[in-house]
Amino acid sequence: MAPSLEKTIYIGAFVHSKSLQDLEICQKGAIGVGENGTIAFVERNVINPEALREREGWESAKTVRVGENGFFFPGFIDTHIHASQYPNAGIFGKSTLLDWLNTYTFPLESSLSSLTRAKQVYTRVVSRTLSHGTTTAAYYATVHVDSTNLLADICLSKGQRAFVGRVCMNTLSPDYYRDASVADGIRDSQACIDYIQRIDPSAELVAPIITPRFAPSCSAECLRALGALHRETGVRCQTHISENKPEIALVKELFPDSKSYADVYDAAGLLTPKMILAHAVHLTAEEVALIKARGAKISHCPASNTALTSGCAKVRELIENGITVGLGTDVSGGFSPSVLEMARQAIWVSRFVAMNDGDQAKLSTEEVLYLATRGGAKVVGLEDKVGGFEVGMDWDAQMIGLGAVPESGESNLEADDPVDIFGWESWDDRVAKWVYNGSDKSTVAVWVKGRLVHQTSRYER
Ligand SMILES: O=c1[nH]c(=O)c2nc[nH]c2[nH]1
Ligand SMILES: [Zn+2]
Repeated sequence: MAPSLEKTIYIGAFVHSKSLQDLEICQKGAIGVGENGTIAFVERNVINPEALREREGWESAKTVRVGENGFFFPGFIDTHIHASQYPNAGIFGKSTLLDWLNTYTFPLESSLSSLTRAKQVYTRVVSRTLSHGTTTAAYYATVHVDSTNLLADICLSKGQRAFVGRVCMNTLSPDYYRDASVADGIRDSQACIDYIQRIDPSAELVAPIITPRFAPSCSAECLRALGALHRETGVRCQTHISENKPEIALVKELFPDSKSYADVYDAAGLLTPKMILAHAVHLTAEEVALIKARGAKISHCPASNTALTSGCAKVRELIENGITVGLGTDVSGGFSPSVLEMARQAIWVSRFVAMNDGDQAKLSTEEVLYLATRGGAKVVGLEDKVGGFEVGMDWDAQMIGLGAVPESGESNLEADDPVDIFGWESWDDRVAKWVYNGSDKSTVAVWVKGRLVHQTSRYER
């Protein structure tokens, strides 16, 4: 299935997170990637690449060099994105969650019953996210089995690592867009799980994910049945939690016997280490403790939370309580398919929290880059495979190109590069300039498991 690869040595600077606060910047790096797409060696002070080749017995290996101001960086992990909502990215007006769902979201998702339309949407969202350096995505599709399966096919053929979820929703949803019964929803979810496990039996790239939309659109019986499916299959889960206040009030009304929103999922057997909870904006201290005790993970979706005026998640508090956090674009509650943009947005949201709660709430550039890579990898359970550059991990990486220093002193606007480098910046500052001003134009090439899955015209020029 996977095309065979050439042994390759990636030479030049690389940057990755060692821990939440510690971003390693290695200027004279060399990373050897074998034919299986995994990292065979990582060298940090390479003076003579030829001597390194000889030492490793890699004389015939291909070389890929990063430009003078650029660096290799781990691929981003989008822990929460609705592939089916991509055509609506940027379209939300002044709506908030519950009216946004009815006005914009359900009509679009429902239209993806058409495979022709689903193909159009899913092809574009996978290509687009790859171009932004997203090497792994946890996708929501729709309720439709065939188009959900098509999304998995497209991820596999384009080479993106993905969790693909058929959305379950059996209540409080429009008649034209819902599961007809709990039994139908479980049957269809099982059909998607079976299909996705058949096309990628060892989950090398693509895996299914059980996806109750959120508590208001799933009855207690539906949630319990999905909890049982989770227990029986071991398949990961994803859902939304505590996004905005009217939603939380609705959950209280719909589940009057539950102690909290988190307790609704816990009672159904869904609050486990394999659960990704998106948003978590308004959790109580008891819910934070419960989520921590159960080992469930959180996807922070800053752009969406601002766009739909849901609130500002207290990411510092979540992290300090020992909860694993990653970043999610939440397209199309979020307007952008870029995890780099989410890193920026996470910094902004943390500053709004800091204006009330104090400076300790602020997230640093290093911290958001950790959330975008290592943190995200933990959220989706792939921390041993992706998110950093270690021997034995897969080469899921992006080549970041930053502008050369032009002799004329003018910005080289033709070079399609959003970051102006003057040449005197420290490496920390170059990384910060990328985080604040970079875009998909800075992402020159992208690899997943060693396979080149995206390149721009700046690659190998
Ligand atoms: O951001 C969100 N996007 C959705 O599609 C959704 N559905 C329920 N709750 C949701 N929140
Ligand atoms: Zn969402």
